[in-house]
Amino acid sequence: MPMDINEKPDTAIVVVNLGTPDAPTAPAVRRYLDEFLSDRRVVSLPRWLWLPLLRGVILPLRAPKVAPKYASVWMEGGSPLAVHTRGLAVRMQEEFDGVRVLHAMRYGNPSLASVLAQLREDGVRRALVLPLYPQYSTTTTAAVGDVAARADGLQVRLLNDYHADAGWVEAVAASIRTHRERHGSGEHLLFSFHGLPQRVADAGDPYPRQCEASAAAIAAALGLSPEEWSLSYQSRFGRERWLEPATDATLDALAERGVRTLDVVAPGFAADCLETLEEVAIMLAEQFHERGGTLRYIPCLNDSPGHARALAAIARRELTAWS
Ligand SMILES: C=CC1=C(C)c2cc3[nH]c(cc4nc(cc5[nH]c(cc1n2)c(C)c5CCC(=O)O)C(CCC(=O)O)=C4C)c(C)c3C=C
Ligand SMILES: [Fe+2]
Ligand SMILES: [Fe+2]
Repeated sequence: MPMDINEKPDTAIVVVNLGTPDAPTAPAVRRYLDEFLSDRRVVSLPRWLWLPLLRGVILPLRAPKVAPKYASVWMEGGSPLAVHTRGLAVRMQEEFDGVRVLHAMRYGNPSLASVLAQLREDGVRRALVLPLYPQYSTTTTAAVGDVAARADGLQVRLLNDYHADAGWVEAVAASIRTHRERHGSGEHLLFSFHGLPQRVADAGDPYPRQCEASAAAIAAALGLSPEEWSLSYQSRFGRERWLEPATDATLDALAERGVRTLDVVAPGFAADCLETLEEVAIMLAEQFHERGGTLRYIPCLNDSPGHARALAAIARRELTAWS
């Protein structure tokens, strides 16, 4: 019989998100972006070319431009991504007795490396690392795996993805249903995922296929017909071609088609952040408004009980398989 995973004080669960600046200021944003965009997993250009470009041109221009955007969504407890990720770990802890649940960030604080080192010092032997990316990408999940693989003296198991997990699909579908009960159903539902360079997808990254599968499963759970929903990719960065269709172009096409009330959900993001709150709920909502429509943004699952339960169920399954 498998041991009750609630009686394993030598085991911990670490939920890991991308990370975010410590403050909505240009220097803090610069420090964060420097660490994030220096990772070969994220930008694979040769270092001799990329690092001087990043530090000499991109960061000096981008940090002061992005800092006010962070300021526009900053919360009392910090950056939204940090607040929601922290809250989620607390909620998940309520689902376990003997197993500790912590949160960490791949870039910025608290760093995954420091959290794993602390666990080892505390006598923990095994850590289940749960990247908060429902869909696997080499640019995100594998970058978490890089740090997990370097943890000495600790057995680490990494969850690759949960893009088609039935409990997670149902949690997202339930949050959309609740939103529609409260605000009425929009005429159309748009699933907006974070984008990726097309080149990365062409090299075999499973991310776009998993985004498509997630959206189709959530739409099926809601009983939507194919004309009632669409999928698009947001948050393009840099000049090369990214996954298409782009969210901004899709909004224009939907407005053109006569859609007046549009619901937008971002099920690639476990927690609301700059890219959902500023880019979608503020900027893209304005763009859609200018085309004569109303965009209603449906929040991420964040620290909701349904999210904590769905992820706890996934973690419990992984821990049982590991025993
Ligand atoms: C080459 C650049 C980028 C790739 C590839 C990329 C993939 C990717 N990102 C997320 C999730 C998030 N990204 C966030 C912010 C963000 N992303 C990039 C660039 C790439 N992302 C930048 C430069 C930024 C910072 C903001 C900006 O300067 O525009 C965030 C939000 C962080 C926050 O602090 O709120 C998340 C979350 C995924 C899932 C993904 C892979 C598909
Ligand atoms: Fe990103
Ligand atoms: Fe962005």
